[in-house]
Amino acid sequence: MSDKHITLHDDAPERSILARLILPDTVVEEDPLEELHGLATTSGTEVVDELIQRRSTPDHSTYLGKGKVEELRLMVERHEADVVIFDNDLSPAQIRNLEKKTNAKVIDRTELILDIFAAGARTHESRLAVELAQLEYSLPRLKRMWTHLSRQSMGVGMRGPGEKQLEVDRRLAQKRIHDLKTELKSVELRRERQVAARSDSPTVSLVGYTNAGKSTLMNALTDAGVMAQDKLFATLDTRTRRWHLPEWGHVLLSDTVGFIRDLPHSLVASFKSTLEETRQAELLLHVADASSSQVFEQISAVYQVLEELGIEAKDTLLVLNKIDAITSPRDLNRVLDRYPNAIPVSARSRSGLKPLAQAVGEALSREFLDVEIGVAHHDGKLLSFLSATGKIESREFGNDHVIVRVRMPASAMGTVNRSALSVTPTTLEMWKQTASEEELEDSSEDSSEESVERSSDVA
Ligand SMILES: Nc1nc2c(ncn2[C@@H]2O[C@H](COP(=O)(O)OP(=O)(O)OP(=O)(O)O)[C@@H](O)[C@H]2O)c(=O)[nH]1
Ligand SMILES: [Mg+2]
Repeated sequence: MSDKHITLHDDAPERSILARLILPDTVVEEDPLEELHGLATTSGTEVVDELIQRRSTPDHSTYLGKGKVEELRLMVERHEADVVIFDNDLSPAQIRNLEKKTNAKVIDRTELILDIFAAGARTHESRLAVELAQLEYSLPRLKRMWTHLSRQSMGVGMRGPGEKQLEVDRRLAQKRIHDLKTELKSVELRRERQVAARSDSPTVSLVGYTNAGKSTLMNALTDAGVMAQDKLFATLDTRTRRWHLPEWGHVLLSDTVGFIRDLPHSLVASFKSTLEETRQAELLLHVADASSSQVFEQISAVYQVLEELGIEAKDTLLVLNKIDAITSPRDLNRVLDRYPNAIPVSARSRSGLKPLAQAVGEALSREFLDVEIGVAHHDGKLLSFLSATGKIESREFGNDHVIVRVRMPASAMGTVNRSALSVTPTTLEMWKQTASEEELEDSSEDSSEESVERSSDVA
């Protein structure tokens, strides 16, 4: 993107001023710039001051009102600030005007988030996704700059050189967007097949607001050793580990990128393949930071992104994390009143993990059936359907039939019922006998040995 981007991890961090325009009907947090502060710090800048304005509408040309712009200019001067970061999304013209008036570089919320993603993307797949989102963000800006310049041109034959260059840039950007989309599409199809091929264990996917503690919970449940940090968007790729659920068996648990309010749409779309596990998961564990004053807003922001991904209808368990950090029981009850089925845990102090495992097992039991199926010897079609869709535990051969003990997704039972000789449900007791009665903490240790490492850079 353009050279006005924040230089990350430079020796001397850039000095930034945070700004936010609060419009009427906005639910305002206790500290309206807290989240932006976290984002700015994650991006590597040093926040030196903050400015807030309440206004009924944004100013057309400078976003903030005239007086506030002047206040901002003085602030920039006083602190020798390099950049002003807005919590809002601004138009390219507003950014340009503000840059001129404040003598600082100006970036908006979307651009900041894109920057953080760009700096954190480690795998081929996430790099492609971020580059696409960045280009899609800047293309209309190039276009508008171009329109703006052409209006200024003096008539036929007076096309400025800048205009020509922008035209070239725009074409190059469009071509690159096209290539990136093609490449991402093929990554997406490959991942779709890969994830679908792992039908032997169901997938449970951790989702949630950024910094809610998804990676910490993944580590606590599976000893996965994934990076967890007090930093927004610490995770940008998907990791999957085997998780042994007492009384149920193995499932695959995947940890993925966190969400945030007003997540740029282009980012959500381009991270589709990274979120493949989530899209194909049998169950979502929605991890929320119950100690945050913004817990309700964050929960609904996550549902909004899930909706954007078209997976809001998936079976979901709400996990209220960080209960160790809640000082008054009243605060937890406030959340439990609204979400009575939520499961309180602390990933850090590893409490509440057993009831969580139990709830996951119960939820999965509703989705899967343990059955004994009688299959005619000659019915190779049904046999291969069973091994492709279910998890076969044993086969017993009779004279002209096979009895297959299998765990099947409930949704596949229609096909089974149509062609099997017999179908007998076996109870979950059978699994209880084979599964260990150990403590979850103990079982998570041995699961680490057989953990499956599947980050999204499998390419
Ligand atoms: N007090 C407390 N802090 C926790 C708990 N779980 C996680 N944290 C802290 O919260 C911060 C974020 O944790 P992560 O596990 O990285 O959160 P995440 O949801 O994976 O975040 P992203 O990958 O950035 O979306 C870290 O500093 C953790 O130590 C908890 O149960 N209690
Ligand atoms: Mg994480």
